[in-house]
Formats: sequence, structure tokens, C-alpha cells
Amino acid sequence: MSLTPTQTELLARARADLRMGVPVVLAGGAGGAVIAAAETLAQERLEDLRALGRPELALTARRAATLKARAYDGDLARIVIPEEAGAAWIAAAADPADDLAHPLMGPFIARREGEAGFARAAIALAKSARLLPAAVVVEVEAPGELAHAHGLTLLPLEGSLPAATAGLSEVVSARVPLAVSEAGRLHVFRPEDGSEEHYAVEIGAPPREAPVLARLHSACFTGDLLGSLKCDCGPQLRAALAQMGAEGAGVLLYLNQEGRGIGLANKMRAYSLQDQGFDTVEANHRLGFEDDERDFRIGAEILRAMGFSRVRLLTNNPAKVAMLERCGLKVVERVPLKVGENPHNAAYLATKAKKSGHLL
Ligand SMILES: Nc1nc2c(ncn2[C@@H]2O[C@H](COP(=O)(O)OP(=O)(O)OP(=O)(O)O)[C@@H](O)[C@H]2O)c(=O)[nH]1
Ligand SMILES: [Zn+2]
Repeated sequence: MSLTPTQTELLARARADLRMGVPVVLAGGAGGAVIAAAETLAQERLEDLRALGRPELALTARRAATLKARAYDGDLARIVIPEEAGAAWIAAAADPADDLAHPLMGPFIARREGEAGFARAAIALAKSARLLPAAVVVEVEAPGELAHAHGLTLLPLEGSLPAATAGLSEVVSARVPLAVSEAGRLHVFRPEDGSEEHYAVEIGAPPREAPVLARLHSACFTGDLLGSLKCDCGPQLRAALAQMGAEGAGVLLYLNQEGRGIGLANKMRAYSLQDQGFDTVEANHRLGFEDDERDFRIGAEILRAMGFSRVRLLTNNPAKVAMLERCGLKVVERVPLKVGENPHNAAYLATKAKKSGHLL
């Protein structure tokens, strides 16, 4: 045991820094880079970054496509920040909220030369901090000295960032009698990397050696708690629990991957874009995200930790079945979960069927 933080712990610190608008120093190869999230960057900090070198704006290829910028690095584009551009210019390039109101922003010049590794890591960090996937990146020669001089988090780049699924461990479980079954128990799982906790609701005492009726439910604050009519999450949550109650056994994982893994603030940005006429998939792309940013390995890991290896999975999403199988769990049956369609979410459900392969 060492007092020095591990890379996983430094990652958690870096995420918190970026959310507050504090830059983070990356070190790798012969040099390094100072990065800051586009969404939280203040004007004074941008000026400090300019004093260090030539800042560029890292955007995903998805966002670059909307801005008609070339993504020379494949999955991302490194945009030249004009000298006169301030923090507001950077925020507008990252955030599509005003794209339609100001369609003439740009042209955006993308860099072709140089290394994209720091930009790629910066975007991955911004995503894992549930911020817009855009970051300002300045290459520097002596990252260690710089981080020390300013008290910034120094993150060594080792392999891909952020680390593949952080180990989860169960913190506690307790009995919670539920309306659907008095034999309810809530388990809390905590990832090692300081990210959100996830929950498992166990109904009855499902035998570990038999296939268990299971649901991997992704958090939806608006649908689950507020009764939003824009999606079908609330009715799906309640129907899954009701079926487990009726059968006397089951396990519902409540995965805190709000908005298909982009976080509530970004999901609300997506909702605003949907009010401008874009569908659920197009809205994610305009924000710079993929259609689905969830990591379902977390669900597989929790099921395994609870002793389950075979499931009857409540879902309409074949990708979830495929992913669980890839993670070594046997899906013996897909149990459809068709509830909650209403006039507000009919188009949303149709888009999921057409573009994301959901079964109607
Ligand atoms: N980004 C984004 N997320 C959304 C939107 N509407 C709902 N969500 C989120 O989507 C997640 C639920 O995913 P769904 O695509 O409805 O369903 P699924 O989990 O893939 O499949 P099922 O197992 O059949 O429910 C929840 O995390 C919701 O918060 C939206 O318009 N944009
Ligand atoms: Zn929902």
C-alpha cells in the first residue's frame, strides 16, 4: 500500500478538476499537454493556457461533422483556435444549442500535423466527467514541473483512457419491502474509480444456479421519477419490478448511466435539440456523442458478483443481449418489455426501432 494515488485515483481527481474548470496536466511519451474542458473553461484560464503555447480545440468527429470541420484523426478533430477567439467562441463550438441561430460560425480549420493522443485522452476524460465531449489542449515540454508549479493534477497516460471498467465492489445491502414484493433487498455497488454507484434490486431469493429474470435498467431521472412522457423508462421500470414480484424472484440493476451514458445535463441539451426538430440519435451526434455511450460491462460485472451466470433478460434491445453474451453471461431468453407508449414518445420509440435496432 502506498500513499501515492494510483492512476485510477488520479483519473477520478482529473474528472472532478475538469468539472470545476480546473486544467489537468497529461504526461506521456517525451512531453505532455495541459487540457481543460471546453464547457467549463473561463476566459482568464484560456489566457493562461495561451501563455503556455498554442491551444487547440479537440472535438469528436461527430461534432466536427456538424461544424463542417475535417476530422483528420479519424475519431476526432483538432481545431485551430483563432487568436481573437475567447471562451465564448470555444463554448459555442462545443455546444450545439445555438447552431441553428448562428449557422455561419466558422470556417473551422483542423490541424493535420502532430500527435492526437492527448486530444483523444482529453475527450475521453470530458465524457467520463459527463461534460460536453470537447477540450482545449496545449502541448507542453515539461509537464511534471508545470503541474507541480501550479498544483495541478498530473495524469500519466498509460494505454487507453479512461481505464476499462473499474472494479466494482458491494458496499452494503439491506432489506427494503416493496409494493411489488415484500421480499425486496437493495444492494449498493461502488466502482473503484470514484464514478457513480450502481444498485441491484433483488426480489425474493433467486437461486444462483438457475436462470434469473433480470433487467438492466439505465437511470432516467425524467422518466423514472418525474413521469416524463418523452420516453418509456418509468413504465418499463415499474413493469419489470411488477413481473419480478409476480414471479416471486428477479434482479433489477439500476445503472446510473443517465441519458444513455451522457449524463442528465447533456440529455437535457439533447432534449432541447429534439425541440429544434432532431431525433434522439441526431441530437446525440450534434452534441458530439455516439448514439449510446453506456458501458454494459458494469451490468455484467454486478450480475457475476451476485453469483448469477444465466439470465432471462427483460429488454427490447438486442444489443444488450449481445453485449451480456460477450461478457460471458448466458442469456437463455429475451423477455420483451413493451409498456408505456404514448403520443409524446411514439416517434422516439420508432427512431429507436429504426436506428438502434430495438424490437417493436
Ligand atoms: N441521450 C438520450 N438519452 C435518452 C433519451 N431518452 C431516454 N434516454 C435514456 O436512455 C436510457 C434508456 O435507454 P433506452 O434506449 O430507452 O432503452 P434500452 O435500455 O436501450 O433498451 P430496453 O432494455 O429495451 O429498455 C436511459 O438512460 C434514459 O435516460 C434521449 O432522447 N437522449
Ligand atoms: Zn427515459
